[in-house]
Amino acid sequence: MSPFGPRPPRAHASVDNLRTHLLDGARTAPHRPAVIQAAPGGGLETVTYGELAARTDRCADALDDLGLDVGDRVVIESDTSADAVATLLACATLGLPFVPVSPGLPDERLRAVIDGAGPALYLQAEDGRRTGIPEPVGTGRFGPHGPTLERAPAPRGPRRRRTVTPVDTAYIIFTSGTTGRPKGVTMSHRGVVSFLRGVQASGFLTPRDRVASTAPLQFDFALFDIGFALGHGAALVPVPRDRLSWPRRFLSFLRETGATQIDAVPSLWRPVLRHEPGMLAELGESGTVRGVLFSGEAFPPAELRHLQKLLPGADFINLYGPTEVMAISVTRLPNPLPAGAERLSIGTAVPGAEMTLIGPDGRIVDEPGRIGEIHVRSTSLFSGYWNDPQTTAAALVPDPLDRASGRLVLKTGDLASHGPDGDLYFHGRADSQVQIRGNRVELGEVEGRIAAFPGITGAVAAVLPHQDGEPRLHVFVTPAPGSPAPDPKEIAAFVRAALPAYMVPHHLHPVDAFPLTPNGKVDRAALSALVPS
Ligand SMILES: Nc1ncnc2c1ncn2[C@@H]1O[C@H](COS(=O)(=O)NC(=O)C[C@H](N)c2ccccc2)[C@@H](O)[C@H]1O
Repeated sequence: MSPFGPRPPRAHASVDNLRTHLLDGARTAPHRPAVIQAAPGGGLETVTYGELAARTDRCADALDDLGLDVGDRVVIESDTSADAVATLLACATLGLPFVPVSPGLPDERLRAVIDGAGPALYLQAEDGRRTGIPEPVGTGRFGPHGPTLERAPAPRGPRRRRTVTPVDTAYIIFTSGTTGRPKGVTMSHRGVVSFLRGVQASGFLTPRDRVASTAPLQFDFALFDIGFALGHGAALVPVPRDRLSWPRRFLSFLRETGATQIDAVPSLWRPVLRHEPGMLAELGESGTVRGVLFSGEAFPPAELRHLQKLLPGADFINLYGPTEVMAISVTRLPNPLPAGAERLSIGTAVPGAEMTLIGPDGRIVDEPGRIGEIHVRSTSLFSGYWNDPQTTAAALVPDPLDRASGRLVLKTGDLASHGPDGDLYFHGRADSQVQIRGNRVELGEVEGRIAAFPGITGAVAAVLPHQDGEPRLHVFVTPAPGSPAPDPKEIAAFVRAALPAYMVPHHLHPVDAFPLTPNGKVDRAALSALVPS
């Protein structure tokens, strides 16, 4: 008996709970590899499903002994690892919402997350270096033997909840809200499990797969990778951060671990394509890579074609969706992409969800080619932004096609159109639509055209202010190594041959690499700093 009264019963196996859903493999095949990771002393180590379940329960018992109650938040600071997975599944077991943050997060951002989430406990990996966690938050570290407490959490008082239900919060992802104050995307067990179940319907993985995960744990892409791999009884292969920063080291890690599936944001491939196409081709020839899954931003078609050429045997899967529903669609793209395709399909929603295009007049947009804003009906809708009902009400709106029902849908802020095949095609964010001399410019179209220019491996466009008040179209390009600096006049002629004159960039900036956000996407807000003064 715990000193805090009777332990609340854990989630019943018949109801949606992230731990129950992901450790099913431990019941059916405990000896199979769940996590294959870099070992502290070098080399690789494998943690089986049986071992992962044992570590999860050891951690859950220790957390339970602290008297934490359903709903008490736990910040987990770590890279993806078997122990991080065991710790977040232990939280799921007890109904403790986990708040994942990555070790690279600056102190003041972590402070803002802690102010926002009001956690009972902060845990970091045993080799973590963070200090200065403010009182009254409890602190500790976790390792293969469970958590070790450094500072006890503030006294919790009598337990208020007796069980964990599917509508309880599984995790809170703090995204850098545009206003600078981080928004806490609050996701229930039912939400995350229903999306993972929807993806499983596509049957992309088998238990023999090994899923290389490259996203930081604070990004729900990493949580997806954990759910994607474990939900199929496959193995998760977390790629260490110091392997990600060098293309050769990244590719050799993929080969050493026998990764069969590589999950990454499109921008992660840019330096690999630019600096190590030969080594990538060797990996392709080895035949071990069966799939490349990408998400988070549009994959520029020219770069995707280059990757497909080097990994001819692989499936290319475009996973689309905002963190507010975890994601929505998983679409296998043709390999190779049809010539001339300038826009990638984001397909149709997974079972259990539906994407509908709504026009500015609030009516459905369903004729091919017409652009509308994606609205989502889904069981994976988030519960709301943590402690922010106003921002929540702007995102979770009454279903414009069924107002009387009281049902809410997610207004994504993303634009799309129906292709002739019925699939949806992504047209960018509503708030990133730009006007040049009164004409609506889709930056992706300009970027796609310029990235197809010989000797250019990547292009990012931005409309930036100009002292005469008339904003100008800038384009930043990464030239292929060894190729001459592109001639702005040739680029302009190349663009003019395919696009309207107002889409011809005023300024061309060759750069070594594009600025990236902490989650690895192109950081468009940071581009203006690259313009030579
Ligand atoms: N495949 C895409 N093509 C093109 N634009 C995209 C795409 N996937 C997102 N996006 C964009 O990114 C926005 C979502 O950004 S986010 O909220 O930070 N979340 C993510 O990017 C991660 C995403 N929730 C997720 C969850 C689980 C697995 C993988 C990825 C979307 O609204 C889109 O604008």
